[in-house]
Amino acid sequence: MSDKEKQDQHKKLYAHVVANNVQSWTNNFLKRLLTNLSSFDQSFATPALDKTKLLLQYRQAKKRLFMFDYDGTLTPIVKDPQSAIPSDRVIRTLKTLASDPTNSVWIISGRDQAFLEEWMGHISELGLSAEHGSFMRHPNSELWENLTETTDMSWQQEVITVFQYYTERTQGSFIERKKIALTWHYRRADPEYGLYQARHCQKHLEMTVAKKYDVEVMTGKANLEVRPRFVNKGEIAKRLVKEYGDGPGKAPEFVLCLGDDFTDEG
Ligand SMILES: O=P(O)(O)OC[C@H]1O[C@H](O[C@H]2O[C@H](CO)[C@@H](O)[C@H](O)[C@H]2O)[C@H](O)[C@@H](O)[C@@H]1O
Repeated sequence: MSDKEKQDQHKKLYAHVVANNVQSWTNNFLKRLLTNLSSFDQSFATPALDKTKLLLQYRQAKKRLFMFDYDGTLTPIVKDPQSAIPSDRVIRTLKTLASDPTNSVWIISGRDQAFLEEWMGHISELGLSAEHGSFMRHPNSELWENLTETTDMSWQQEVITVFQYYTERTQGSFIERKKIALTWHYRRADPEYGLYQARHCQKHLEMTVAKKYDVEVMTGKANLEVRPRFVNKGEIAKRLVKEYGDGPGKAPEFVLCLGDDFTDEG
C-alpha cells in the first residue's frame, strides 16, 4: 500500500473513531455485550441428530431426498471464498450417495453456477441449485434452468453502488458479483468494524433499494447478500419435495436437509 493510500485509510478510520464520544462507545459496547450474552441461551438450540434413528429410517425408506448446503456444510468456512473446495472424502461420499438409484441428492447453494460446476459438476447424478435458488441443474443434465429469466434486474446496479460505497470505507471488504445475487464480504475486514458497517449497509439497502424493488437483503456469514425475494432455497426445497414425492401432497419417505446458515432455513 502506498503512503498516500495509508494516509487516506488512516483518515477514514480516525474519522470513524472520533465520530462518537466515550459515552456512546461505551453504550454500544454494553449493548453488544448483552446481545452476545443473551445469544448463549441454549433453550432454542437445535437438538443433536439421532444417528441410530436416522440410519433406521434411511434403511426402511424406498425413496430418499437429500438437500445439502455448500459453504459451512460440505466445506469449512475459510477466509477466501475461492479456497472453499470440497475434500476427497466429501466428493467420494456424495458420489456413493448419489449413485444409489433410490437417492436423489441436491446441492442448494448461494454459489454461482460456474463454481458449483467446477467442484461438483463432474458428479452427474447430483442436482445443483445456484445463487440461492435462481438456477437449477437436474441430475444427468448439463442444462441450467434460469428461474429469474423474466425478472427486472435494474436493482443490481443500485445495490452495486451501495456496496461500493461501503467497500471504499471498509478496509478488506469486497464485492462478489454473481449473475443474479450480489454479495458484499467483510470476513477480511476488522471483525467489529466489518459488522458495524454491514449493519449500516443493510439498513441503507432496506431503506432504499428494497423499498423500490422486490428484493431481499440477507445476512450471511460475514457477508450481506441481495437477491430477488421470490427465489430462495425454501422454494427450491418445496419444488424438489413435490417432484420426488410419492404423488400429490406426499413427500418422499426420507428427506434430509443439512445447512449451517439462516438462508438454509428457507
Ligand atoms: O449457500 P452457501 O453454499 O452456504 O453459500 C453462501 C455464500 O458462501 C460463500 O461465502 C461464505 O463462505 C466463504 C468461504 O468459506 C467465506 O469466505 C465467506 O465469508 C462466507 O460468507 C460465497 O462466497 C457466497 O457467494 C455464497 O452465497
